[in-house]
Amino acid sequence: METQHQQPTIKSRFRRICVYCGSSPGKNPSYQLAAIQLGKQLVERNIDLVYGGGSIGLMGLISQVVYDGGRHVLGVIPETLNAREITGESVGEVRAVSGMHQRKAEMARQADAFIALPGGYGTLEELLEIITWAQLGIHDKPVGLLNVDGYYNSLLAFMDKAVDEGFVTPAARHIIVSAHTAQELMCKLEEYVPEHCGVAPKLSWEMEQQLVNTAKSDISR
Ligand SMILES: C/C(=C\CNc1ncnc2c1ncn2[C@@H]1O[C@H](COP(=O)(O)O)[C@@H](O)[C@H]1O)CO
Repeated sequence: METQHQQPTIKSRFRRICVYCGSSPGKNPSYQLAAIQLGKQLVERNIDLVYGGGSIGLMGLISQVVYDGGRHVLGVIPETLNAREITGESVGEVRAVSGMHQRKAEMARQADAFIALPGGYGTLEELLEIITWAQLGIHDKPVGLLNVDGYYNSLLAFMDKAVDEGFVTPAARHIIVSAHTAQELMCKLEEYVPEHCGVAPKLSWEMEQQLVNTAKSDISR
């Protein structure tokens, strides 16, 4: 008789996590393994995924693992990238938005926490923006960095230098939680308590959205 091995569910404070990660797989197989392990962590903890959509690179790997594990997967993708030839076919639900700013706002609105896996400019930009929004007090959701094989050592060193040089407060440095494995990172995020006090704590997502819309109409004028 075949025995079914079901992963025990771990109770989590998060319902849905936003993952930023490379649209490429990266050269080191550890990056792909980390995307798979993070996907399994989400499944084990009954957490849904929101991500940038598509099936390419680490994005495709993690979304497939979470989807196969029976969790909801939401891909938020700008209309301009929503072509199978560009991003491949997405699993789960796909939400098309009008642009990159709307995508980031929607991904952030949908998530209870954020995690960056290794990636390039897109991942970095998304990560730094969500840290900045936390610093401003637009949200107080945990932000994690999966520092696979030391990929982000130089970024973390830069952040420490920014504190030493007086550009980032120690409390704001505390916003970013890092770990070398998916399991360790998830445990740290579950326990995370914000230390910073945003300069604009009354800013809500709706106001943020208004700011984005105003900026967009300014640019198109
Ligand atoms: C133009 C390129 C790829 C297009 N495909 C993408 N599809 C979906 N989401 C994307 C894509 N490129 C960037 N993103 C977003 O940024 C992050 C990944 O960017 P990176 O530069 O690969 O780190 C990811 O989290 C997405 O939200 C060729 O790049």
